[in-house]
Amino acid sequence: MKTVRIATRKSALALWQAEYVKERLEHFHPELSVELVKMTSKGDRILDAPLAKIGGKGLFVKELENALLERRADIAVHSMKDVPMSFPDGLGLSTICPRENPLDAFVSNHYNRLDELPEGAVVGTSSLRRQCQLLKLRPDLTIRFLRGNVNTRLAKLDNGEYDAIILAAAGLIRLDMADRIRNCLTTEQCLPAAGQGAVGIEIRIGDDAIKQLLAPLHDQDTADRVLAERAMNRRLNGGCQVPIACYCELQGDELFIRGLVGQPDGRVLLEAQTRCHRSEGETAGIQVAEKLLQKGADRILGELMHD
Ligand SMILES: NCc1[nH]cc(CCC(=O)O)c1CC(=O)O
Repeated sequence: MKTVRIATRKSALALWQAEYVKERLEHFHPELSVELVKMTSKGDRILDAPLAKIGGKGLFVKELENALLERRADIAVHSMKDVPMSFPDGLGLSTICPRENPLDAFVSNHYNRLDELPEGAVVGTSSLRRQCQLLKLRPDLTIRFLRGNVNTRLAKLDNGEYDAIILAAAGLIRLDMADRIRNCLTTEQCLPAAGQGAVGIEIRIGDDAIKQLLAPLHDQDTADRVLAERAMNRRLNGGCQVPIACYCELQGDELFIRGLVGQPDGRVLLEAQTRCHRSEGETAGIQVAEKLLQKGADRILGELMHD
């Protein structure tokens, strides 16, 4: 193996993630040459609709997966938050890299915290997960549509279109804009999305040469957490288009898994949690999903599907 080709989207954050994987690969294998294969995804092209309305899972990953299947690339680098629960035949996740800050960030030019926002303030996010949790805390807020890559979203904030916006802290930190973060929302205020802050690498199943090269980039602590979070999402058929949150912490050898399903208006938030040994995360993640279903999660999620 002389050259490894990395399929990546062209957004600044995607390129940061791909460059990070390239740098780590070259660090562990100095003889290797690593190239980026840059492409545009449907999720990047359609910017005037919420993800929930464009529909279809894997809006940000499909083009990259096609490149793998057609052997135009050897690995695809993704934000774990955007990776669908199932993979096309022949592809799978090989590697999960160490997690960055998993929390959501409160970003504003005038206010330091959510509770400083005046009555009726306009907050930008197009994530139903963020929307339902914000409205639960502050039913008076106006949630206004906001999509686009991190720089686009910040530019819209700076234009004065919003009093504040909510972004993943990880994206801002990676793009060297941590100074934009007024504060991170606590997990009690806003439980993150499954996989938020983690980078995952997808490969062709059976490509053992690549798998071996990637092995030193894998972080088992992150993987145990993220796989538990994804197991919960999978049981609920959730992606980043639905108001589902799941966050798992590793405490010693124990996983603490919390899940949430919310009505978009924030008037109903269902919550469930469990603890288990770190080797049991996927089973326990499913158990959290089932507790949420017992509380009526399917009613909330079902209604959204038929909108
Ligand atoms: N859905 C877009 C997306 N996918 C991953 C991140 C942030 C970085 C991460 O979670 O690793 C973002 C932007 C955001 O939510 O602010």
